[in-house]
Formats: sequence, structure tokens, C-alpha cells
Amino acid sequence: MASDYAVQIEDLTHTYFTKTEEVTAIRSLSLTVHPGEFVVLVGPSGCGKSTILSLIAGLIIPASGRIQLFGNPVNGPSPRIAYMLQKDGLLAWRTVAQNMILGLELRRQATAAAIADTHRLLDEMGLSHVAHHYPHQLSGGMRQRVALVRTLAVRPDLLLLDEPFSALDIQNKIHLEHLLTNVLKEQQKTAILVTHDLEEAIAIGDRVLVIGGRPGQIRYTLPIPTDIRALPPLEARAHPSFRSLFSELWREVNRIEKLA
Ligand SMILES: Nc1ncnc2c1ncn2[C@@H]1O[C@H](COP(=O)(O)OP(=O)(O)OP(=O)(O)O)[C@@H](O)[C@H]1O
Repeated sequence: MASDYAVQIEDLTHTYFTKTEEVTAIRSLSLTVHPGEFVVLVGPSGCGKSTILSLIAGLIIPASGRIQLFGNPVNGPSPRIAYMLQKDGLLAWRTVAQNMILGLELRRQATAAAIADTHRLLDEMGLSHVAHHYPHQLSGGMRQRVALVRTLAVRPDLLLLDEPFSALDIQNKIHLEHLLTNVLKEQQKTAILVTHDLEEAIAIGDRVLVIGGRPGQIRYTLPIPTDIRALPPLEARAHPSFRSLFSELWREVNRIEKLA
């Protein structure tokens, strides 16, 4: 069924059960994401941001509520989604070229054309010269660029990004943000990013949602103005309105942190 939304979440609640306790991570959360939109989730530690991504990815099943992906209910992992984490997850015994086609192999889609596509992406990331290197021969920023190629290689319609750049220094971080936003815009992909970096959220998101409280809910929405969205991440940070957006987001995150 056709849908106007890439992601549609209605009244979602999720509780984890451990041997000793029940933790309701999120309660009554509703959210819609349009195709091609880049939504960023920020908020205090433990407010349920990663849980939201895992639910959308179909890795965990919600206690109640509905999640639809491009009009179809989420019942488990979907080939339309790719997930990227803070840890690059590169396999030490595979070269860069072999690592970047891992997802394609797992999905039995490693055709000559798909592999050629990943080499083009690797080239766009400025890494063609390390295709035959092993992960231990690369810097942290290079490793994360390879992980990004591997994530994009499966041509997902939706990217879920859980703090993918948080371990990088500021130069590498902005470089990767730039590469990511370029590819997303070119290929008109939808993405949801979790980050603790409020500058990053404003510099690359279309809309920033502050999740907070226990259980977590959406407590504040900051739409990013079009003129900032049109800029690359470094230039966005230098926009005259950037500081006031940052102050607004900082204030809200701190206010909401007290709700926990
Ligand atoms: N597998 C699990 N079993 C039990 N409780 C869990 C599990 N995963 C998460 N939780 C709990 O659910 C709540 C939300 O966790 P979640 O990881 O989604 O938060 P987060 O906002 O992503 O945190 P952070 O910013 O620190 O990564 C926390 O109280 C956490 O302890």
C-alpha cells in the first residue's frame, strides 16, 4: 500500500523485562517521517533513543502501538533498512573491499554491478587507494567511512544511524557528516540519526526531536530553517542563526533532563 510516510509510529510503548525489573523505555510515542527527510533524535542518556531505532529496525517487538515502514507494518528486520553504529564492526580478516560488500553478500545481492557501485562510493569517500588494506591499517575516520560505504552499499531506503560519528575528532566528524549528507541528498534517502552532539544535530538534520523523561517521549521539536539545511555541515555551523538554535536546543535538553 502506498504511504505518504517513510516511517509512521503510532502510540508506541516498549517495556524491557529483566530477571529483576521491568523498564518501560518509551511510552505513547507517535512520530512520522517523510521520505527524504533527515530526523535527529537527541536527549539525555537512557531516555529511549536507541530503543526507538531498534523498534523501527524490527529488532525488538513493541509492547503496544504500531510502526509502519513505507506503508507496511514492521514485523521484523526489513531489507529496506540499514543500521550504522558507533562501532564500525569491520571484520579484521577482510580487506576494505571485502568488508564493504559484506551486507550485499549476506543479502545475496553481491552482483558485479552492485560491487562496482560500492567501489564508486569508496571513491567518493576518497578511499579507493585503501581498497586492499585491512582495517588495522586504517585510521578511525577511514574505518568509519568504510562502515558508511558498507551501510549504503545495500541501497537502503531508510538509514538508522546510532551515534556513528561520536568517537571521531571534530575534523573527521565534519568530513563524514559532509559525505553522509551529500549521499543522502543525491540519493534522496530517509535517515534517522541519534546523537548527543547538539551542533551535529542542527548542522545535518532537517528536524531535531528532543526525547526525554522516563519513560521517554518526544518533548520538543526544533525544525531547522531551510537556509541552514541547504548548507554543508561546516558552513551551517557558521550561519548567523546557528548559535541561537544551539542555545534553544541546549536549553530544552537541559530542561527535559530534569524530567528524568
Ligand atoms: N536490553 C535491555 N534490557 C533491559 N533494559 C534495557 C535494555 N536496553 C535498554 N534498556 C533500558 O531502556 C532505557 C532506554 O535505553 P536506550 O538505550 O534506548 O536509551 P538511550 O537514550 O539510547 O541511551 P544512551 O543515550 O545512553 O545511548 C534505559 O533505562 C535502559 O537501561
